[in-house]
Amino acid sequence: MHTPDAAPPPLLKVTNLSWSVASTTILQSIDFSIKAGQFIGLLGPNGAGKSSLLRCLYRYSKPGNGEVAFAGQNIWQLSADEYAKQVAVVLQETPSQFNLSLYDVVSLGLTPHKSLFSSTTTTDKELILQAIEQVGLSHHCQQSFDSLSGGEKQRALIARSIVQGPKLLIMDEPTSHLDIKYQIQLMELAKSLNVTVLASFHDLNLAASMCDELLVLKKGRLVASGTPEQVITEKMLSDVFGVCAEVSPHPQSEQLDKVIPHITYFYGYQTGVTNGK
Ligand SMILES: Nc1ncnc2c1ncn2[C@@H]1O[C@H](COP(=O)(O)OP(=O)(O)OP(=O)(O)O)[C@@H](O)[C@H]1O
Repeated sequence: MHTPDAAPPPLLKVTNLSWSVASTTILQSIDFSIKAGQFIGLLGPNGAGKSSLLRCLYRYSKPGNGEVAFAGQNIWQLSADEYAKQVAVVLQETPSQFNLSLYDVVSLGLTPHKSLFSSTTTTDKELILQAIEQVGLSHHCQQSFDSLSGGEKQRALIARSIVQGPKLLIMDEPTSHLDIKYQIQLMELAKSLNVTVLASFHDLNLAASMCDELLVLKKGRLVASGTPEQVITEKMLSDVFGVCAEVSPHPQSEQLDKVIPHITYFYGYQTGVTNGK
C-alpha cells in the first residue's frame, strides 16, 4: 500500500520552553513553530522576554525546560559550527569590530564554512562583493566598520548574513537605531533574501506590514500568535501594551492584496482623555 511521505518538520519548533535566571522565571511554557520561508515578527513590551527567547533560539542560552528543534533536531545536539552554518544573527547593538573594514566584517560570514587554515577563494571574494552590493554599500567597502553610520552597520551585518547563507535569520530589534526610511529598507531587504526570518520589533505597524505571522510575548509567556490581522487587535494592544488605539486596514492593503492592520494610537494618558474614546 502506498503511504504518502510524511510532511517535513517545521524549520524551527519550540516546545514547552522555559528559562530562568537564579530563581526568577523569565520565559514560561512557550510553544510555537516556524515553517521554512516565513517572515515572523516577535512582539512584546519592554522586558517581556523577546531577547531572552531569541538567545535561546540562537543557542546562546540553554533553556531550563523544553526543547528547541531545528529541522527536527535538538539544537543542543548540533555543534556550534554546524548550527552557525544554518542560523545567522543580527543584533541591535553592534560590538566594535576593532578597525576591521566593512569588507572584512562581511567576509566573517564565511567563518562557519571554513576550516582553520583554508584561504579565501575567488568565488568567496565574489560572494562577499555581491552581498555588499546587494545592501548598497559597495562604495564603503574599505571603510572601517566602526566608522559606518548605524544604518550602514546594520546593512553590513545583513550582508554578512547573506555570505553566511543561513536557512534562518534571527534579528533582535535590528532597526532600533535607524530612521524610519532605513527601518523600512532594512526589513524589506531582509524579506527579499528569501530565507526564513524571525525578528523582534518595537514598531508594531512595521511588524504588521512586513510579517506573515506574529508572536506576542507578555511577562515571559506567549499570549497571541497568528497573522497580523488576527493578532493586531484593539483588545491585544490594550491587554498587552496598555495602549488605547484604533486598528483599521492600511491604505495599501488593497494594492498589496492582503489585509495589513494599521494602528492609530490615542494620546491623553495623563489627562484621561483616552478613556473617553
Ligand atoms: N541574564 C539575566 N539576568 C537577570 N535578568 C535577566 C537576564 N536576562 C534577562 N533578564 C530579565 O528578563 C526580562 C526580559 O528581558 P528581555 O531583555 O528578554 O526582554 P525584552 O522583551 O527583549 O525587552 P526590551 O524590549 O526592553 O529589549 C527582563 O526583566 C530582564 O531584566
